Amino acid sequence: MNFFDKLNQVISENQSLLFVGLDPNPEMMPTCFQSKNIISGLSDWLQFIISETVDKVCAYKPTLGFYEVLGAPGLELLHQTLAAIPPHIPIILDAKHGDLNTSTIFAKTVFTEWGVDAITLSPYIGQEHVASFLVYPDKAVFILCCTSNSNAFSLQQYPSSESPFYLQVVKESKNWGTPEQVGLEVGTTNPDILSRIRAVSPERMIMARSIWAESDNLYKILAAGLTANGDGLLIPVPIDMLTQENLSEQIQSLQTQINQARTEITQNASSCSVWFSDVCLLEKHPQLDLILQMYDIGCIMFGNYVQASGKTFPYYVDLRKVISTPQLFHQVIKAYEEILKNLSFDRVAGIPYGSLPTATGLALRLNCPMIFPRKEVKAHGTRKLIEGEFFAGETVVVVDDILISGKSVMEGAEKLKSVGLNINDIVVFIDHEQGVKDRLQQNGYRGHSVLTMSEITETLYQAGRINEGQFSALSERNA
Ligand SMILES: O=c1ccn([C@@H]2O[C@H](COP(=O)(O)O)[C@@H](O)[C@H]2O)c(=O)[nH]1
Repeated sequence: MNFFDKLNQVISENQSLLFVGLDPNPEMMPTCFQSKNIISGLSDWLQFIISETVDKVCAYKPTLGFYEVLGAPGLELLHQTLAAIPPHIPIILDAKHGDLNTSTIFAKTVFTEWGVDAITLSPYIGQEHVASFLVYPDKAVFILCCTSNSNAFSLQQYPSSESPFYLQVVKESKNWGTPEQVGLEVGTTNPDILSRIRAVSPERMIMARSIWAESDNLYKILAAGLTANGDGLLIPVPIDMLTQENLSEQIQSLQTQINQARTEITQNASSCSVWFSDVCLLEKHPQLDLILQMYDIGCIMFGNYVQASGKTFPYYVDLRKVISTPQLFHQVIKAYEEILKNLSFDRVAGIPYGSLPTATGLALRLNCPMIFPRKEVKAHGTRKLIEGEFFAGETVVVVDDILISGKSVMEGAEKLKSVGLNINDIVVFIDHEQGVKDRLQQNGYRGHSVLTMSEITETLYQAGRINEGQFSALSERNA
């Protein structure tokens, strides 16, 4: 079960969006837990917090720094604390990790040895840093997008309040992983900031922080940060509450207050546009993540686009954008690979220019030699039609991005055939349908595709990414 499934299960079982910070901060330790041995006092306090809250919260969030400063006994205390958390409740380790050199070993330690479910990360190192943590399929990360610290204003609001840097962090981090992998950490007392973040990331889990500095803000924070379904937002239990003897009752009352507000907010929400974040009315498509990410990075554009055939379509699919998002590019290559591994061939060829990166990625993953037919033959130099080494009589699998009429890919295949190579299989990412695979078949090729245009259209519509007009535009090709 992935982190967000685990989290959503506890949210629904405990009917709670609350999470608790498990921080052994000696300055906050209630007097009743103080003893000669500071570690045992802190330990008793943390155990008390867990036992009082276990059926009222959806996650625990230990802050690594508070344990580290206690030295070796502090790390021992962390292990004790982690062990005391029931396994069905997700643990988010608040580490704000931000160092590329230690990311691989740190991810391995926290996820496989310490057994935490998610971690907070600093965004500054970028996608490569985050990728070290996302190689663990059931784990997740929360990217620090915004903090409430007034000193951070000049950075976070840079260069202007219309287009602040914190929103850029949100937009960028959406490209680093799926909503099942990457959530957002947002520290703010300002509901406007939260609603701007929610507007650009309607599908992401937001872990709110520092919301309690201003009183009477809770309703506004919930209204700004909840998804249209009344979820997608984690609320911290106020630190002061954790020092109270009647902790359990106080949390219960806060939980009731939040749930009442959630009901009210979702009932008042416009019924015109409902965001189906992870909800699919039809069966969930196995490539759901891939389709949504492809859409989110702008691979599907609406407008009037003239095709190679001269026809005008009300949209254009630009798969070349994928190469600029390594995490997605990797998934795309893996999807092609699933098809190629069942085929028989000596070399892989990509159709220029769009499919050269794909063919390169596949050649490296499959350890298979690559060649490609030139788009135009140079009037100077070697004047080669085919680049790379090959031997007549070999079989080549051809990869391309999208099949519309099949003209481009068949032209490429013909060039390869003209030098004595055999082409049986053509593999594309998207089949535009309208009988194009039959056309390939009539010309002696077997066509394979990762996705069809209908699957993409249906999935985007079901997930709430496109509206009815856009759904019709994408379906128009069938008319
Ligand atoms: O939405 C689109 C449409 C076309 N392309 C590019 O065209 C060829 C496929 O067109 P054929 O008619 O099958 O020759 C494809 O290789 C793309 O380069 C596109 O990217 N997006």
